Amino acid sequence: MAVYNARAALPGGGPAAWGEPVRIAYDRRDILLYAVGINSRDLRFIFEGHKDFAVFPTFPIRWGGAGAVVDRAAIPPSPGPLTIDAERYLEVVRPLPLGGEVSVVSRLIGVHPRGKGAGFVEYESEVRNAEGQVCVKMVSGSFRRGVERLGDIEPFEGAGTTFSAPVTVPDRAPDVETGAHIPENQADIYRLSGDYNPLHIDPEAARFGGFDKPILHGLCTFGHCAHLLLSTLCDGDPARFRRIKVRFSSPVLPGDDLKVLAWRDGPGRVIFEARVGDRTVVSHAWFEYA
Ligand SMILES: C/C=C/C(=O)SCCNC(=O)CCNC(=O)[C@H](O)C(C)(C)COP(=O)(O)OP(=O)(O)OC[C@H]1O[C@@H](n2cnc3c(N)ncnc32)[C@H](O)[C@@H]1OP(=O)(O)O
Repeated sequence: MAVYNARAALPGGGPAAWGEPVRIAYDRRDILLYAVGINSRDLRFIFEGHKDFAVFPTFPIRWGGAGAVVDRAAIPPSPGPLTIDAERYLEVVRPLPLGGEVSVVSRLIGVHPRGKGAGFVEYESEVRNAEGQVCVKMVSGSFRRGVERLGDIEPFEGAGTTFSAPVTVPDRAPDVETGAHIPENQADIYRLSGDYNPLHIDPEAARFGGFDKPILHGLCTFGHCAHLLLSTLCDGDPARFRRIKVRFSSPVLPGDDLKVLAWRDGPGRVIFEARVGDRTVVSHAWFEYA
C-alpha cells in the first residue's frame, strides 16, 4: 500500500470493485489551510490553539474517488478540462483525527449517459481512521464531456445505480437565508489544499475549458455552503454535522456574492440552493444535522 501525502495529487485508475486502500497523511497545517480555503473565520477551524480546535467536516472531500479502479473500457477518458465536478455527497460518521494517517477506499458505482454527449460517472468512497473505523462516506459525481457513448460496462454489484436524486425546493419563501462574498483570491488559496487544476487560476486554461476567466473550484463552493449552513443552523458546531449533498449547476467565480437559501424539511434537515444573483449555482441539495 503506497503512502500519499494529502498535498500530492491523488492516484486514479481501475475496475468496479473497491480499489486498494490509499493511505493519506495530513497535519494541522492541512486542516487550517482547508478552512482558510473555504474562507472560514471561525477560530475552531482556523486556530490550532483554540480549545475546540476541530477538522472542518468537509475537509476530506477532495479524497473522493481516491484509489478507485477506472475501467477504461467503461469510461473512455475525456480530455482534461472537459471533466466537470457535478455532484458531491459527504456524511460524517465520526470526526477525523486532528492529524495523522487515514486510508481511503473507493469504487465505481454508476456510469450513465446524460444530456448532450456527456457521461455521468459516480464513485463511492470511505475514509477510515488508523483503527479501521469508518469516519466519512462520500459519493462523487462528474460529467465527462465528449464521452458520447459509454463503453460496455461489465456487470458489477451496484452497476447502474445512482446517488443522483432530484430535489425540488418548496414553492414558498425560504426559512433561512445566508451568504458570503467570495474574495477575488479565494481559488488561489483553496488550490493550496492540493487541487492544482489550472482551470482555477490560469486564464488560458479557463478559456480552453470554455470559461471567460478562472472559475472557483466546485469543492470550494461546496465548503462554503457547508460552512454557511453549519454556522447558521448549528452554531458552527462540527459535532452536529451529519450529511450534505449538492449538485453544481453553474460555475461560481471569485468575486461573486454567494447566497444560500434553505427550506426546513423535517427535524434536522433542510433542502437548499445556492445562487449568485438570480442564477442558481447549487441545486438538488440538502443538509442534515443533529
Ligand atoms: C475538474 C473540475 C473541477 C471543478 O471544480 S469544475 C467547477 C464545479 N462544477 C461546475 O461549476 C459545474 C457547473 N455545472 C454545469 O456547468 C452544468 O450543470 C453541466 C455542464 C454539468 C451540465 O450542463 P448541460 O450539459 O447543459 O446539461 P443539461 O442539459 O442542463 O442537463 C442534462 C442532464 O444532466 C443533468 N444534470 C445537469 N447538471 C448536472 C450536474 N451538475 N450533475 C448531475 N446531473 C446534471 C440534468 O438533470 C439532465 O438530466 P436529464 O437528461 O435526465 O433531464
